[in-house]
Amino acid sequence: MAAVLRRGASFICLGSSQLLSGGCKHGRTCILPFFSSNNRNSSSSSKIKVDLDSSTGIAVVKFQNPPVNSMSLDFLTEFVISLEKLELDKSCRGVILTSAQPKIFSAGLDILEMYGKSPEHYAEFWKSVQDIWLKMYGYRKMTIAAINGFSPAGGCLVALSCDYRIMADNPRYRIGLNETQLGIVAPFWFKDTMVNTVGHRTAELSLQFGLMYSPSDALKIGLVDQLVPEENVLGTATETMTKWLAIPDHAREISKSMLRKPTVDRLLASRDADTKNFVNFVSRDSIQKSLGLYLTMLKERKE
Ligand SMILES: CC/C=C\C/C=C\C/C=C\CCC/C=C/C(=O)SCCNC(=O)CCNC(=O)[C@H](O)C(C)(C)COP(=O)(O)OP(=O)(O)OC[C@H]1O[C@@H](n2cnc3c(N)ncnc32)[C@H](O)[C@@H]1OP(=O)(O)O
Repeated sequence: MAAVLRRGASFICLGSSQLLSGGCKHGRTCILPFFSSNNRNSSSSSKIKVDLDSSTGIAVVKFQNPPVNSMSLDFLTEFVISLEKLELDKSCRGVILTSAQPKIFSAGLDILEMYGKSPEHYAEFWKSVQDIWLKMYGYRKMTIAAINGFSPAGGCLVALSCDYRIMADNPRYRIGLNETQLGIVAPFWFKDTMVNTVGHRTAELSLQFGLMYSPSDALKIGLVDQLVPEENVLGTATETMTKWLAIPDHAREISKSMLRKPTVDRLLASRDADTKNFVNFVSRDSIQKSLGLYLTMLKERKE
């Protein structure tokens, strides 16, 4: 059962088995202080900052997990809770995802969660990865990724799960599903999300090579929808959201659901098998070795 302690305008929730408005359905501790002024509601857990303007219906969700917004178990838990709360909030109609870190949208899944841990830990972590994708890909409200930096693997998946992608036109940035470069494999639902966005042939090349695209190449293959100067990413996302919100919510929502539900249902039908598959795969000595080498490579690059 959730213990929800209210203190003035803030609350602390300590685990729950059921989602209640403003509560946590995950058996994990979360602390989400709330304060509001005029039409703005802001909340900030340690890794996710939410700013909802109820006069426009637009929420900005910022990743703030330095140095690279890697998606750890804690990050994913806070992220899914924030999205659930916004989904239940009638004053929110659209969500913009962006990063509070300079130059990096997200470095993807936290590799340390997949390295040197127990099978039970891998299973818990993987379920939280499934949770965030299921939440995002089937999200009832309009979502825009304001991609203001590098976005490999899990970072790219989060962007792909939005309804629209705007990327900073900085030729140094890269986006793509690079899993094979780490010696690991994007699971079928990452692949489905990519295929649904860029088409089968491009996904074949992209996933097998683990290609990371420059913004202009990402635009060419339809991996992102629009490039803008870096300083305009969030402003353009807000303007774009306003245009989308001119469409009646129920009509847009039903259209989205028609297109995405079959893909969501595929994972829902095989979640446990997918988790087992992940745990077996990532527990292999050869995969652990690849991940260890990749982590060493990341560290040595800096020296
Ligand atoms: C039969 C099988 C069938 C099916 C398969 C079954 C199951 C599926 C199996 C597996 C699926 C897994 C899916 C995985 C998805 C992922 O997302 S994996 C993560 C991929 N991410 C990356 O490759 C990004 C790596 N990082 C970078 O390239 C760079 O860090 C950056 C470009 C993002 C930023 O560069 P810099 O600003 O130069 O920062 P640093 O490189 O110095 O990094 C700072 C610090 O952060 C650490 N770090 C970076 N990325 C990660 C990460 N993803 N996880 C954890 N830690 C990360 C980096 O090591 C540095 O650490 P310190 O040296 O400071 O300690």
